[in-house]
Amino acid sequence: MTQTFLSIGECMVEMAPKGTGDYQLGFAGDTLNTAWYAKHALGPGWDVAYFTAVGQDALSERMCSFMDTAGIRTNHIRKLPDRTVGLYLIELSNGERSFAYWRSDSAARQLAADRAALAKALGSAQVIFFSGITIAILSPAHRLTLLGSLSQARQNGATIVFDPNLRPRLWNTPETMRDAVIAAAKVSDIVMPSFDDDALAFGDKTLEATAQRYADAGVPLVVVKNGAGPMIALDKGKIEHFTPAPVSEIVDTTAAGDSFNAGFLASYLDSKDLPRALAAGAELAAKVITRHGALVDPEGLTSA
Ligand SMILES: Nc1ncnc2c1ncn2[C@@H]1O[C@H](COP(=O)(O)OP(=O)(O)O)[C@@H](O)[C@H]1O
Ligand SMILES: O=C(O)C(=O)C[C@H](O)[C@H](O)COP(=O)(O)O
Repeated sequence: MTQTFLSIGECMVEMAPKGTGDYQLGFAGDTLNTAWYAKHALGPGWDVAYFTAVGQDALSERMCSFMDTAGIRTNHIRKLPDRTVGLYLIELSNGERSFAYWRSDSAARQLAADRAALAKALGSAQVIFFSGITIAILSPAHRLTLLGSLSQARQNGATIVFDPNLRPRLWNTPETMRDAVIAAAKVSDIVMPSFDDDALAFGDKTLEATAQRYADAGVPLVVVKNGAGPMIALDKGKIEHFTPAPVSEIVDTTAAGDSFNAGFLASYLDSKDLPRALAAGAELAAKVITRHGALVDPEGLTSA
């Protein structure tokens, strides 16, 4: 039977520097990036779907067509008459990325406004992926709706995966961000933080401290990403260490974490072999950071 990997969040218009002074228009967003790479990495027994809200304008249609062409299912996506999609621009300094956003009134902020549509989308999936950005863009009431629906889906047997992907700028206060991230971890089976973000937000001194904080919230498997450095996974009390192979000629680290998530999950969901899955995540991320923009074709290694 075909299984479904559903990713939930915001896809934006992306302006990615090409290295020539020009920008390439694309579509991206952390959860869409993970869906894109999951589509490449998961085996034929899997469908990949995306859940968000978009507008009914030409740009929103183009975004959905982009996903359709990539083989990502769009049938649950909400289409709102009075909104459009957000936009972000990548700024690069020695290959390390930062972002400028125009997304404060984007359609995706309404993704949890229709409880029935949300429940229908979640009910169609065996694995559900969401991030700290997914919850950051929602009103407090809609955030509760989403977490409640995820909890229900989990009780019905779905595996829930959460990447905290901390973006302090999207939150009113650091405390609200921290509380929401822990609440999201509590409904999750796998949490995949990035150490530099979590250390800054929570004051963690070590990767072990980051992993333990989520384990204390009840998360069975925590995978702590750490850029080029040694990383760890904490699997029901047991620590696994892994060091990614060095990557030369890093061009743009956008979506390193998102592609790592996809490579890791595709391998782990299939094999439950943690060392193998960590290596698969790092191998995919290593390819992605040698190209511009969030989405590259991992086969041909061209920007999408
Ligand atoms: N400079 C790098 N060299 C080698 N691998 C890297 C590098 N940067 C990122 N990666 C790979 O990408 C993964 C995620 O990177 P990280 O920077 O921790 O995530 P994020 O992009 O979410 O901040 C790492 O675990 C590693 O496998
Ligand atoms: O910030 C957002 O809202 C985005 O979604 C923009 C980016 O595409 C991802 O955030 C990249 O994520 P990293 O894997 O951490 O590089």
